[in-house]
Amino acid sequence: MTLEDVRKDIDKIDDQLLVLLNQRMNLVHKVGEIKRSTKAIIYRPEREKQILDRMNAQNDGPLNKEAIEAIYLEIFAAARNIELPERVAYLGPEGSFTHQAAESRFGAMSEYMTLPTIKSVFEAVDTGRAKFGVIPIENNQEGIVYETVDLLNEMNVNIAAELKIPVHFALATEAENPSKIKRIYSKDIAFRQCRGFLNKYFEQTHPEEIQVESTSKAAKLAAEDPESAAICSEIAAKLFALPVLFNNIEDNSQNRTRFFILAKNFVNAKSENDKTTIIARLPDTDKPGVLANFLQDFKKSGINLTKIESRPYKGDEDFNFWFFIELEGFYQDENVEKVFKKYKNAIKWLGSYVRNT
Ligand SMILES: C=C(O[C@@H]1C=C(C(=O)O)C=C[C@H]1O)C(=O)O
Repeated sequence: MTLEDVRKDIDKIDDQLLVLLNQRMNLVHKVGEIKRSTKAIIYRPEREKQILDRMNAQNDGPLNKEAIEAIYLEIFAAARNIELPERVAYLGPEGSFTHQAAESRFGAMSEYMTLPTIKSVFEAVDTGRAKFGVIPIENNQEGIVYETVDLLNEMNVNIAAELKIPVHFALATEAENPSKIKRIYSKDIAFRQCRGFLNKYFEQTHPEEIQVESTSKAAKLAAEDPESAAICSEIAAKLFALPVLFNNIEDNSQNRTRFFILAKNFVNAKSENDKTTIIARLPDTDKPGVLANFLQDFKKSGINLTKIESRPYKGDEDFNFWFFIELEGFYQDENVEKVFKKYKNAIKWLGSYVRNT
C-alpha cells in the first residue's frame, strides 16, 4: 500500500466519523430540548463518567485510556454547547494550570472568562455571570488552598465536579541551548519544584532567577527576551509561541493539582462512586469531645472521611474552629442522610459529585 492509498482510507474513515458525530449531536440536541422542558441541568458529570468507563472497558487499543478521555471530553464539551452555550469562569491568567483544567473539561468551544482572583470566580458564579467556575482546591505536594476553603464557607455556591490534572513544568525559551540563557522567569513555587533540574543544567552559567506573579507572565516576558527562559506550563508556552526546550522538568513527577468546578444551585444525580464535601460549624468546639463525638457518628454509620481541615472563625476572639470535611458517598445515601439530619443546623452541604481519580 502506498502513502496515498492509506490516506484515502483515512479520509473514508473521517467521512464516516463526521456523519456519526453529527448524528450524535442531533441526539444531544434532543436531550437539550427534553432538559429545557423539564428545567433539568445540562452538565451531567456522572453520565459522562459512565460513558468513559463503558468506552474504556470495551477498548482494545491502540488508543489508550488517556487518549479516549481526551477525545470524548472534547465531544462532551461540544455537545453541551449544542444543548446550551454556557460561560465558564476560571482563575487566570490565560495559560495558568487552572486554564488548562478548565479547557480539559469544557473544551475549545466554550466561552471563557479569565478572572484575576479566586474570589472573583466565586462571585461570577454566584451572580450568574458565569454558569461554571474553575478554581484550585489543593495540590498533592503543597496542600490545601485556604482561600478556596474559606470562600466555600462564606459564599453560597455548589461543587458540581472535581478534576485532577498533573502539574508539569516546561523550560521554554527562544534561546538555542541552556548556555545562552541569562535570565529565568517564573513563580516562586515553580522555581522550588524544579530545583534539581536548574542545578543540573545551570550549574556553570547560574542565570538570574526572576520571580513574577504567574508562570504565564513568565512565558510572556521570556517571549520578549531571547536571552531568557520561562518555567511555565505547556499551555502558557503555546499561548506566547515560545518554543519548549525541556519538558516535565519538575523534581517530582507525582505533582498533581485538584480543582473544583463550581456552579450555583447545582445538584448531581448519584453515580456509582461519589464524594461529598461539607462544612461543619459545630457549637462549642472548645469543649472536650464535641469534635470526637461528631466524627464517631460518621464512623458508626460506616462513612469514610477522606479529609478534615480546621479553619478559624474570622473576627472571633476565641480559638473556635469550623471544619472542611470530605467523605465517601452521596448526600442521599441512607447512612449519610442520617448523620446529616442529626447535625442539620451545623452542616452546610457543598456538593456530592462523581469521584475523579
Ligand atoms: C447529552 C447529555 O448532556 C451532556 C452531554 C453528554 C454527552 O455528550 O454524552 C453527557 C452528559 C451531559 O453532560 C446528557 O445528559 O445525556
